[in-house]
Amino acid sequence: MSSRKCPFHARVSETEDQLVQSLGDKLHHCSTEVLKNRPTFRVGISGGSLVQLLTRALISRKIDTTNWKFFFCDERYVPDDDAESTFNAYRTEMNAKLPNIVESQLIKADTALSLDACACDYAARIIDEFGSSCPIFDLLLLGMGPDGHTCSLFPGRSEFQIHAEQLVIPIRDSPKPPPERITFTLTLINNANDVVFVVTGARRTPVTKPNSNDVCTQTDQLPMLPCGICNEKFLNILELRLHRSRQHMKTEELKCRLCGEQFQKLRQLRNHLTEQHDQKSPDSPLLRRRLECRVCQREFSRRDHLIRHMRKVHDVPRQQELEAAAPWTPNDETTMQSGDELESAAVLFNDPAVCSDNENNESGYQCNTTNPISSNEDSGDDEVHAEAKESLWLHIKPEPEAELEPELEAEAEAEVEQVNRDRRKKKTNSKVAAHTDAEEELEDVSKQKPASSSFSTEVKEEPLAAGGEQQLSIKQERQRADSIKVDEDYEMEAATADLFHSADEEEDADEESELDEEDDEAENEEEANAEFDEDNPKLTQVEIVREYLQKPTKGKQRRRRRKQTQSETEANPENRCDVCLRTFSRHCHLLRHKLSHLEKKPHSCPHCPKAFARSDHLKAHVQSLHGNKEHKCSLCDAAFTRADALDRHKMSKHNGEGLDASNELKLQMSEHTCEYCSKRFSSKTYLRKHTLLHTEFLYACKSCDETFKERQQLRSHEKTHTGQRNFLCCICGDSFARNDYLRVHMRRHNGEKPYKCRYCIKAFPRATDLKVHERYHTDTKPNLCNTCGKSFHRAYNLTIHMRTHTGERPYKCDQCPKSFSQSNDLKAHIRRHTGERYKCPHCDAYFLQLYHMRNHCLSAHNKHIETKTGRLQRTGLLDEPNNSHLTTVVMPPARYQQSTPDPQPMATVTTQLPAAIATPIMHSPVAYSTTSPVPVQVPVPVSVAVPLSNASGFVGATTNATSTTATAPFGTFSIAPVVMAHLMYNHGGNSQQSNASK
Ligand SMILES: O=C1O[C@H](COP(=O)(O)O)[C@@H](O)[C@H](O)[C@H]1O
Repeated sequence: MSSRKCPFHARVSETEDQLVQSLGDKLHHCSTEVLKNRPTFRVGISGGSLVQLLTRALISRKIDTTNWKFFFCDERYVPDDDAESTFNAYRTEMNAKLPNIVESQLIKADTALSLDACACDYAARIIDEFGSSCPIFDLLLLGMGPDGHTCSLFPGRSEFQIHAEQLVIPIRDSPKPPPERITFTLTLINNANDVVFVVTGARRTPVTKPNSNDVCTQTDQLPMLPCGICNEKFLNILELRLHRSRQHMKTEELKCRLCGEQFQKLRQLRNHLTEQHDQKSPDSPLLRRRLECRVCQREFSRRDHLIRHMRKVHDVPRQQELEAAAPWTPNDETTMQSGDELESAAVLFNDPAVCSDNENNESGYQCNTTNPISSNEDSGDDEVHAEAKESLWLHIKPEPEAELEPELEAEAEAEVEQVNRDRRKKKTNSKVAAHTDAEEELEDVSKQKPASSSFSTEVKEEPLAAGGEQQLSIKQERQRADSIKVDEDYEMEAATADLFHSADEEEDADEESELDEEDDEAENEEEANAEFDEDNPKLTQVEIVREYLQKPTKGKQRRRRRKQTQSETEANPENRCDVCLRTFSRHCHLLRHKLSHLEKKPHSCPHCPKAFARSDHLKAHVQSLHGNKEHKCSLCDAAFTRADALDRHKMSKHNGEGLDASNELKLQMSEHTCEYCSKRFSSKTYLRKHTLLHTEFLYACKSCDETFKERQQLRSHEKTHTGQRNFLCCICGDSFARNDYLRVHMRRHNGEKPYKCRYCIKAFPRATDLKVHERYHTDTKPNLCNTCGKSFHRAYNLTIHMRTHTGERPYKCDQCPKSFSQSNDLKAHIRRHTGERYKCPHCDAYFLQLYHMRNHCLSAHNKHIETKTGRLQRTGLLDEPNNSHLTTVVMPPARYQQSTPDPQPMATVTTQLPAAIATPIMHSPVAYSTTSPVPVQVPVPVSVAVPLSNASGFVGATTNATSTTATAPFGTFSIAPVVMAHLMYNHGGNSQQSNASK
């Protein structure tokens, strides 16, 4: 659980109804997404004004909460039926308005226990529910008091900073009554997948105004973006776009780029363009379908499409095609020729070579007009604009900094590369065997080149007989080799760029690599054409572009690509990225690569916070993640926008079940099988990442952390997990398969630690221990999850992680129905049954987990608890009775043993544990102060960086919602929370009581 600074997304609603609606949307979206993959949606809820807002949101959005579990982010330490109890407030509200929610869905704290025990017990309940000591909430709904407090964490206080290692802590003297509470810590909050602050009332405005000294005020500088159609304001363009597409899909304004006038309807804009600017209406046949085939009268929006059509359908020779399309002059403002695309690409990529080439290009022209319809930046995802975009956008010459449409972008890159290649020209020296597919391809290509074409080259005219074939094949093979190198480049880029991406990202990555492949294919194709060009050095740039337009279909390219084999093509030092110094074999790849260095990826998804360097990637992302998911998996509930995504899913999640044997993906997967362990992958990228584990890294034993350079070593090692163990330790009786293992084992008894860490003072008895330890210093995580791409330092951690995908909980408690994914959690849980606790050697604090005790010793007493071996799990607690910290104490009976709280055991707790399961709070040298104006110093570093702001830090903001930006009053969050605020509306009371009585 770490922390990092994150901006907040703020959404300020005009009315409380709007706020409720936003909240409902968020809840619906979030829960639906989670429940697609998991059986339970776990949400943490706060009290105060949220009680009613949440109920209203659930009702108004008619959200099915059957599979929800509600946890309380904080609770007042009062009896369950007290009017101040958050649980009680929800119970009352839900009983009356949401009868479908049953009490067992509310995971509540046991306030019948002592305050400390209550906090401890609630943390344990949460751990039990999650089956993990590191619970990750799907969503937390937090409120924020006028003083800036959230949950029961109050600004200017220290406890939540000190107890960063705890999940739930007791609060003793809350400035807001009642004084005693329990609350989630920032550690637990930060671990959530999503956090939403729901803030209402003018009195909260100041606390949502950042303090200039507060480190988490990245949002401070940002002006709020007004919607323009309604009065809602947003902190960033993504939120705004999302809002626009959701709320104003039908009525989004349309803006005339020529005079700036805005319209509500596309029709109005069309009329305006025709009447005011003498422009043809965007959907007028003249503009939209202005290119007509003179043979069959079919209309085209693009000249190259028309040319291709004429060539393919009517077999019109090239020269005639060009003549046919001649009226379509470059001076046409609303259209753009390929040459212009090239120029644009050159400008975009700032490629002097291309720019200068273009200077001499007689057909180069300057189009100063941009799309009269709002740019895609404005209209983004708006369906209303789709038509306009289709008809106009692709043909408008983009301004240098504007984004290129995917198709243009790919083509433009290709053109740039073509010119570059033309400059580089030459150096064919490879000699390879003839390739039937290549021949086929070349045959296609040559067929496409009519005899009269000005682009005909000697190659075209050569008969496709033996000699010619030979020559052609050689060229073709060169092209293949080049493209393979490119694949490698990109795949390695993908692999290194994003080692830890999420499942969704993987999906994107897949798509991206697919897109790359497609682009590569296009480029390969050009290259095939370029082979012809090379024989005709006099080709002009325009001609090159025309050549390019003759590229064969993607299908063929793909087929050909699949047959390609490994190549040794060298990266060209001329194509070196000046930012990261990577070298590319081809210039166009360098250009494309440079996009990845853009600080802000230019193509933002209008539906989610993702941004892409390339617009085609964005397009694919939107299509795959935000489109209609009509391709449903027959084997589970998953659904996808694209059939190929469904296939991939079937392959990865159901091992190809449901796909027929001839399925391309299935075949492809068999192509991506790891030669070391036979695992199959959907893409070469993943296989490559995975293979690193075997090659560059190590052969890892599945049963322990041991790793080997040689497969043979691993094999002989693996036998030790199954074979006989004839070498016995005379001290502890442990047995080993090999004498050298026993020798190493003896170090545990004699304390010898020959393996010293290069980065810190630690030393280890085994080389493996050191190796694993050093991975933490070097951040080497060789254990890769092939389901979601996460990787881990230790093999064991991967094993545990895999259980989050499989839902496996192999550690079952034999005294109750609980089960756990990790043995440690089970052990801690069993201690709840047995009453055993780790006792702090320095004070009377007791802990279920050694880890917690250790943290306590460090934070409360500044003392390290030494382990015997350096291995965290084996600390010799019980095996060394005199030195053991594991103490048996009498605890309240575990809650499974009885359904109602038993007052008697409570008494036992208070009498036997005077400091009542003392958490460090009892022993902290730091005194609590409600008035402390400055952050209280803690004696040791804590894992969550929490810059404290005191309440006064928030003073001075206006109550005007328009000037409001949001920030956390007390710290950094590792997720970017959303602040949903309705600040103009003063909700009034702060207490449950006042809410309940409303
Ligand atoms: O006391 C509390 O207050 C906060 C904020 O409540 P609000 O009424 O100002 O929205 C709340 O989030 C918390 O759960 C509660 O215990």
